[in-house]
Amino acid sequence: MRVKLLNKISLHGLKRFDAEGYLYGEEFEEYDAILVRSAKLHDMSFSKELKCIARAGAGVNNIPLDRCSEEGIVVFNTPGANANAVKELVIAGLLLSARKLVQGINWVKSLCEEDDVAQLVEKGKANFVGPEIAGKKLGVIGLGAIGVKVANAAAALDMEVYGYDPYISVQAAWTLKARIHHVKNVRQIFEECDYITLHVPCNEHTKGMIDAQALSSMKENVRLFNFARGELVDENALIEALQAEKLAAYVTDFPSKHLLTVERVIALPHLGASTPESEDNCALMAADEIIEYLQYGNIKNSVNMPEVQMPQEAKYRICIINKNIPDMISSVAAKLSAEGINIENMVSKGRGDYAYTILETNDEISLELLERMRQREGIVRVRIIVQDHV
Ligand SMILES: NC(=O)c1ccc[n+]([C@@H]2O[C@H](COP(=O)([O-])OP(=O)(O)OC[C@H]3O[C@@H](n4cnc5c(N)ncnc54)[C@H](O)[C@@H]3O)[C@@H](O)[C@H]2O)c1
Ligand SMILES: O=C(O)CC[C@@H](O)C(=O)O
Repeated sequence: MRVKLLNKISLHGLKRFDAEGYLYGEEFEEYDAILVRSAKLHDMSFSKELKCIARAGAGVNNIPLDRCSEEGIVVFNTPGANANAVKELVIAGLLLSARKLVQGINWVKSLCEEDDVAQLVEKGKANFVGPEIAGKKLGVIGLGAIGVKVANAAAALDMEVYGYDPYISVQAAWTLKARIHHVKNVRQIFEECDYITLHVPCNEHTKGMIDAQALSSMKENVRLFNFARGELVDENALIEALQAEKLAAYVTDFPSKHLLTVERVIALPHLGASTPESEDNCALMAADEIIEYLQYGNIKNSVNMPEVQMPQEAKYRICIINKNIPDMISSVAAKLSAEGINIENMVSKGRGDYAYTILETNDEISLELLERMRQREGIVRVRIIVQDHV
């Protein structure tokens, strides 16, 4: 199996691919899997053999999910694997923006030609006074893997934290500290919070969610943090709000040419997940997802297909991606039984427009039969996995 790498991936994860079964590298023209971080795949034409894409990270807006589903390509991400790294950077961002650290550091550097630095520092430090974060209101929009950690850490630093997430998972809700206020309308965060941080995925519903209206409903001197995706914020409206001194700071991991010259912008080079720990975690999880799918057909942490896992207990495993419509399973089962093939085990799950089915048998399956299955309308992909040792 060939795994094409599109970004720098931690060796820790790559070591999971044993040399007997896998080759990995950047150069392949034909490949079975892609392992990617932030590289954009929307304009990439895929190898015919491509079966899955693993995003070593959380955001999948760099991957054409609809096209992948239509072509029967399973897309994975690595939920939570880099959440702690991002949380720590957001906390750094809160402190950077409140205490004017960047401006202070730059000013001190500018004194390098002076002899009386200690005296100048004492005289000039009044220009860099900034508030403490304790007791201030922080609004966290999106309470997933990162948002929950940020909310809890900020509460531990004595901030008063408000959280908004209409789709919060049970797991996230359990993890959230009891003292985080639950907000039902995001406007409450805009109207009441001194610090606002975004932790939602970038999709058609969230793009531009911080627009002119949202910005105008915010209090004066709000500090806004965007460690999620640049497109969540309407850049023109943001620049206007910064120039009008409505916002005290915009701290972002997603700089653009226009933002770089705007005052009160603190821009980082997409460093959220750039820690050795997070890079190892993401690469390990992504590599395991690819291996589990290519070798066993099991799907874990997919963003476009259902979760389906079953231990292999028969020699042949047929893995089918099909449209989530009536008569799919019955027609496959009929084709198998017409050839005298007995199904030993089976699992099938739907998710949105697609479904995934694993069927197991110990009876020999001909290539013609697999081809006939592929021809059936609604069947997107059929793959057979043979385990001789079962
Ligand atoms: N800066 C970085 O390096 C970096 C690293 C990791 C993730 N990210 C970005 O952060 C995002 C969040 O990451 P995560 O790991 O917490 O993901 P996650 O999937 O665990 O959490 C996202 C949360 O957002 C919520 N949500 C979705 N739409 C919402 C809406 N309209 N309003 C409020 N909440 C909404 C979901 O219910 C979910 O709980 C990623 O999608 C990615 O774009 C950036
Ligand atoms: O891979 C990275 O460095 C960034 C990942 C991050 O943007 C994510 O969405 O997980």
